[in-house]
Amino acid sequence: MHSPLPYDSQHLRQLTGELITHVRELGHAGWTPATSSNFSMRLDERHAAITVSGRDKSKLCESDVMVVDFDGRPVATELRPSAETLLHTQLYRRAREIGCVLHTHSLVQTVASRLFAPQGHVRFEDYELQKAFAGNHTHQGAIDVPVFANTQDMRELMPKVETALETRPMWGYLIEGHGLYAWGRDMPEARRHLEAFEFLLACELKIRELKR
Ligand SMILES: CSCCC(=O)C(=O)COP(=O)(O)O
Ligand SMILES: [Zn+2]
Repeated sequence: MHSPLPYDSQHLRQLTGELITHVRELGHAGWTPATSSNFSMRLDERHAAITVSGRDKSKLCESDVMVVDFDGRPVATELRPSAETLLHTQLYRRAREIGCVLHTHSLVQTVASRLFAPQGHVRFEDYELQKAFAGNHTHQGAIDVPVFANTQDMRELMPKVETALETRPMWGYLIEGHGLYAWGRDMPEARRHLEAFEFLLACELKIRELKR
């Protein structure tokens, strides 16, 4: 006899479908090169659906999505979750309203993470597109996106993310030479934030290029 699953498998199927659609689109846009990137959605108050480690995200299918608890442990599966699972579960554990976390490695994100690492942040100032971030209702003002040093030890990165989250409302951060984390209350909002980060980072890179 199998013990019953500790989550709603119907809900998991629904989230998996949503992940497949969006992740494949991001893969086809070239934002997930060489099996990079990882993606998750909140399943309930203790579990998240997350991509299996090492899979080709542009060809994501049902068997590439698994369940973890908020300590990052696989639930009812032998599959290995994303190497960066703890960066996802940290956000779900911290804020009930976070429903989706998207991590990508686009060229723009990776170049920007290198260029702005010495300052420790990228500043977006007076862009109309700042209104794409939840809670922002005007182009006026500055939004600082943190850039953290890369590491293979997520437990080293987590306290830095935690500190940044305590100081300001935040919808994403960069990791140096690595990529971008963005999140939202649901998939459409996380996707909007991800696209806004991509566009604004591209603007900042372009401005620097034109000034040279
Ligand atoms: C080949 S990409 C290196 C790992 C990484 O940064 C990433 O986003 C993908 O890791 P995962 O374990 O989630 O496949
Ligand atoms: Zn990564």
